[in-house]
Amino acid sequence: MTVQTELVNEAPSKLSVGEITKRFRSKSREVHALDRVSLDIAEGEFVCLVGPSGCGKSTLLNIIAGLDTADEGTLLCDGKAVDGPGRDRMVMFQEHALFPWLDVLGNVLFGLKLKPGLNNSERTDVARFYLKLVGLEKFASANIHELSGGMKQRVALARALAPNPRVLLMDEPFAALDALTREQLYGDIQRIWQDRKKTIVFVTHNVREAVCLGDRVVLFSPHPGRIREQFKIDLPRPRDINSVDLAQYSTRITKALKGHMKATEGEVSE
Ligand SMILES: Nc1ncnc2c1ncn2[C@@H]1O[C@H](COP(=O)(O)OP(=O)(O)OP(=O)(O)O)[C@@H](O)[C@H]1O
Repeated sequence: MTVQTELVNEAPSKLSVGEITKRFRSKSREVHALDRVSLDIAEGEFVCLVGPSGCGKSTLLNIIAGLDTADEGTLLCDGKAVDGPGRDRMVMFQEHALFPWLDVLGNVLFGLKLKPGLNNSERTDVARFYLKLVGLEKFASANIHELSGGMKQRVALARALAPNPRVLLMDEPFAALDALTREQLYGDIQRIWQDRKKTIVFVTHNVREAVCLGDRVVLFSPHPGRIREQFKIDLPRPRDINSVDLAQYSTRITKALKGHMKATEGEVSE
């Protein structure tokens, strides 16, 4: 394998979530985190999962990542059952989850550790390519503690992208950042998604963020976690989070979300 072949886009994956149910049990209680959740995600689609705290968004993301297992249901990635984590599905979390004892380049290289067929110098070239993609090529030798929150999330993004996954799973990656930094990252992630052609599943509480990024917004409600409604977002890209069209979509979806939350308040939780 050469660096050039390594940088060619992998074809994005198709995901099929079929009737997934997940319960967490402890001595004192049982939480019904997901109840028969089904979702088909097309190759290269950008899907945002939105809903109030505790509705099972992260649980579903972890199951897709192979970090957790469903009690019932099926999960297929390109038609094959997912039975654990894999290089084809990389996760980026809200917390930076970077290694403070490694510099920026070292953190991105870490994502390439298990990549077969590349020697050290080729790995470094690949890591530098992704640092450039996220605009941090000049910070390769910087320490993690020298970076701003937004820069740390860029490093985390480069690290998740470096193994060239077919699916990128993002769990509220921008939640801890200020509004201006987030806006910059919305631009970056749209550009990178178009350039690198990934299937993206993105978890957020923020309806506007979901409308800004997603081809589709999937609304969840809690107790138990269920999909309530889905919205196709038909806006041209790149999208500006402050645009009037985007605000109109957000208002409609927020209204629907509030309606579902009100409706589920009366339902018996398990
Ligand atoms: N490891 C666990 N053990 C026990 N309960 C859990 C565990 N992980 C999640 N839960 C419970 O499952 C439910 C769904 O949690 P999950 O984190 O998936 O929700 P979420 O929609 O991602 O919430 P948030 O937006 O706050 O992150 C919650 O009630 C949570 O308390």
